[in-house]
Amino acid sequence: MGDAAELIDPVMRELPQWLPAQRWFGGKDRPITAVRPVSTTVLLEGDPLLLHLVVEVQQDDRSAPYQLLIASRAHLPEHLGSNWIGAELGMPCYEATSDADVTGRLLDLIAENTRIGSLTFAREPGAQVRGGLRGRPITSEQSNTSLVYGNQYILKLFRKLSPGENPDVRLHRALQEQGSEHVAPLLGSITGELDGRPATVGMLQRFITDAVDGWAMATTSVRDLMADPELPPDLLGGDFAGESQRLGQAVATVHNELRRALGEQLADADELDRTVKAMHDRLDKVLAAVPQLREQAPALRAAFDRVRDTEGPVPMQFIHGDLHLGQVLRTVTGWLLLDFEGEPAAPVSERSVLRTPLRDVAGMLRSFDYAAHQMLIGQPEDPRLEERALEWARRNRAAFCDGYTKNAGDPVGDPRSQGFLLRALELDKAVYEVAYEHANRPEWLGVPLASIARISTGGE
Ligand SMILES: Nc1ncnc2c1ncn2[C@@H]1O[C@H](COP(=O)(O)OP(=O)(O)O)[C@@H](O)[C@H]1O
Ligand SMILES: O=P(O)(O)O[C@H]1O[C@H](CO)[C@@H](O[C@H]2O[C@H](CO)[C@@H](O)[C@H](O)[C@H]2O)[C@H](O)[C@H]1O
Repeated sequence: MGDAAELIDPVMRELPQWLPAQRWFGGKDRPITAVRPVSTTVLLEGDPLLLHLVVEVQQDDRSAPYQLLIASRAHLPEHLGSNWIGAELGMPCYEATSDADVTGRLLDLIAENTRIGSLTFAREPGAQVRGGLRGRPITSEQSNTSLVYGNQYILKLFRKLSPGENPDVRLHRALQEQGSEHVAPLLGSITGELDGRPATVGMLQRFITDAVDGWAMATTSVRDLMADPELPPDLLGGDFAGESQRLGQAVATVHNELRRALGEQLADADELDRTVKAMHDRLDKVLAAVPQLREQAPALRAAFDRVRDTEGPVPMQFIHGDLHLGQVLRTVTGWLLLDFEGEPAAPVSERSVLRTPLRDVAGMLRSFDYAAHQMLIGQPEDPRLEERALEWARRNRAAFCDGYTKNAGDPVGDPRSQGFLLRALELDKAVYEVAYEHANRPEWLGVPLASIARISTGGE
């Protein structure tokens, strides 16, 4: 039988080679110099043995904690072979999130409202959670790992951890208390400990069936438009503008609810200065990694500096922080927003401050631009299709802003009325995307680079 204590050291030795191959591992750009155990909790004893591990991953002078589920079995079924980490104690040792024979344990523990070692498994007050279901990971690529239980529940295991309550749980809870119709019900959470403080490691929500994500819907609409280049967009069967408008309304409503739940304050000149400085700092970092951006740097800096000319009050509040079409689901009743964790690469301290809601608007506007242009990647240049892409983006961006304006409370109003700020936020997001694509999908780098060239020369 495997013994947890004897497994730890050999697993630590394997992880520096294994971690960089995982989609959710955020430090692929630097070599791992050491992996140390922070906490080990035995969730199942015997065969299979199931361990919850928090490890500290050291890279140069930086380190970050990550969450892992590790299991060991006498005989590893073939379908788990790709999760292989090593063979310790004569038993195969593997990453366990794909093993439906063991993942049910996490849901059972939440349903039981219990504590094991430093891990607290809790149902939200009043929530009904039924155990006894097997959990399978969703297949879409993502920053964390989510397990779906019998099409009823979805449990997100946060991979990179931070001390404190994760903003995803905090904002979902606040929105639920407001009776929001635009988030999936929060049902439970798992909390561990980091640096002597509670730290969220998991979040359980109702799984929404029959939903389609915004990216899939938008790109289908773009494909329809490209397939019939002569037809005006409003006559197209797959026109997305009505959905874009409803999505704008949903985002504005969520912003209103977050303001009501968690408050707001108006930005003063110092705050705007800090925003501008953060934009320049991000650009400096990205320029160091992606030289292709150099030509655009002066125009970007000029656009950032114009934020100081913003007229009128700029309200600051809790926001989504990384809003794009892949973070919204169209259900039979309307739009839901997912994943309030903010940009995965940013420290939680940065993601947990009040920010202008226009940042989310800018994120979604960028996403319309992505949806329109992603089909042209790797294709020979075709000015007619390029014009079609611009036309689609223009139409849907306008519809989204119209919808947002319709539901936005005072003093936010029409996002387009804060033109300098909105443009700078879009460019700042595009700079982030340049870094993201450079690190994750180099073949897509041209999408944000082309947008920056377009926006900073006065286009959309
Ligand atoms: N409550 C839910 N119901 C149905 N699908 C969901 C739900 N929550 C998330 N998903 C699906 O899981 C994917 C990843 O979720 P997300 O919270 O964005 O994870 P990550 O933080 O890893 O990016 C989403 O794109 C969506 O397809
Ligand atoms: O969903 P995540 O929290 O993991 O967000 C990261 O990955 C996104 C891509 O999956 C990335 O989004 C960028 O690409 C999208 C199309 O795939 C596009 O709709 C977005 O507008 C664009 O930013 C996101 O930036 C990143 O944080």
